[in-house]
Amino acid sequence: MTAAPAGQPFRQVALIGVGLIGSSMALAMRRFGLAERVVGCARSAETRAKALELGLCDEMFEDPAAAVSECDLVVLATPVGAYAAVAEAMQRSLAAGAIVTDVGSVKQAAIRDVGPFVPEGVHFVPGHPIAGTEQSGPEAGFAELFEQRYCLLTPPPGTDAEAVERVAWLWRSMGSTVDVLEPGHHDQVLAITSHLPHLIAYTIVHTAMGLEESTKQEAIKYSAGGFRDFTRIAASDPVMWRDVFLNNRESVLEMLQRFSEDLTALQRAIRWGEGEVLEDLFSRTREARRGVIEQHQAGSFDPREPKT
Ligand SMILES: NC(=O)c1ccc[n+]([C@@H]2O[C@H](COP(=O)([O-])OP(=O)(O)OC[C@H]3O[C@@H](n4cnc5c(N)ncnc54)[C@H](O)[C@@H]3O)[C@@H](O)[C@H]2O)c1
Ligand SMILES: O=C(O)C(=O)C[C@]1(C(=O)O)C=C[C@@H](O)C=C1
Repeated sequence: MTAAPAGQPFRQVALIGVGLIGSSMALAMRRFGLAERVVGCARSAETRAKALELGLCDEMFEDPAAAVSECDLVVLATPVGAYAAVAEAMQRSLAAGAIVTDVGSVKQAAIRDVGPFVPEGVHFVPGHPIAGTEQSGPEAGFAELFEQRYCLLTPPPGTDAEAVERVAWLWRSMGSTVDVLEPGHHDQVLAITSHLPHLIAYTIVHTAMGLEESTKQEAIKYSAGGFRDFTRIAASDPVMWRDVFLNNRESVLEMLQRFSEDLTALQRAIRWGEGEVLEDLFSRTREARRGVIEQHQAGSFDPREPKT
């Protein structure tokens, strides 16, 4: 089987993992007519039933091998730590000419864990939509999630150009802008823009939860904007984020080291009353926010939330 040509819908897409990203893809693919048929794979009977009830998938499977056998596109949308086992399980069922892609937040580990199980004649195009929320599961998805967001593709050298174009077409059709990045570079950039912010949010909320009971209750009751925003991020899926940190260890530790040094410098400025140092730094960070707004990457695209 060869994948249908660029610009034409995929014949059958398998979503391995039907959580926030998988369900959003299912809804977007249906809305824009990007797949004739969408099937899914989930371990629990509850998720399989929910995906059918919500009309996300035409058919649900427990076994990844059964899910992928008739497909010209397979999308891995589980936490990154599950990739190797899933790729091994589906390896023998992949149709010749099929494209395997993924949505994982870490790309070098995806290539390390999936690559060895991709048979000759099947194309692996790693990808990562820079879009999400703190919600998880099949009910969390919405078709607009990828609109006006970037999707980064990180094909290893030698990847079939037509397969890359086909996956790029899919993301563009769901409203994203597609850029191609080297996988290691992707992991470094995302370590500072996504992984470290999550680590900081988890830490701040954890620190607040460790305060004595009365102060802890007040932190929740009088939640100021800053803490409130951190609690949103710190509500993100524990398994997904465990896997991100375990699989992007080097880049995260490098960015964490830089962050710790900068934090120590700020600590010193506060201790010594160096107002100029603080004001200068805060003025420069304000500029960064303007840049994010100018790139149209500041607001929520969840239709259930107010636009910013
Ligand atoms: N949440 C985000 O903001 C976001 C954004 C971009 C990319 N991603 C990436 O997308 C992937 C999915 O994240 P999500 O937010 O949709 O998570 P999610 O928790 O909403 O969904 C993941 C689903 O995968 C299922 N799953 C786990 N192991 C499985 C297995 N072995 N076989 C079949 N299903 C399995 C889980 O039960 C769950 O339903 C992750 O790799 C994550 O790094 C997430
Ligand atoms: O918007 C959010 O809540 C997200 O956490 C989405 C977010 C991020 O921006 O860090 C999280 C993980 C990703 O891999 C990509 C996007």
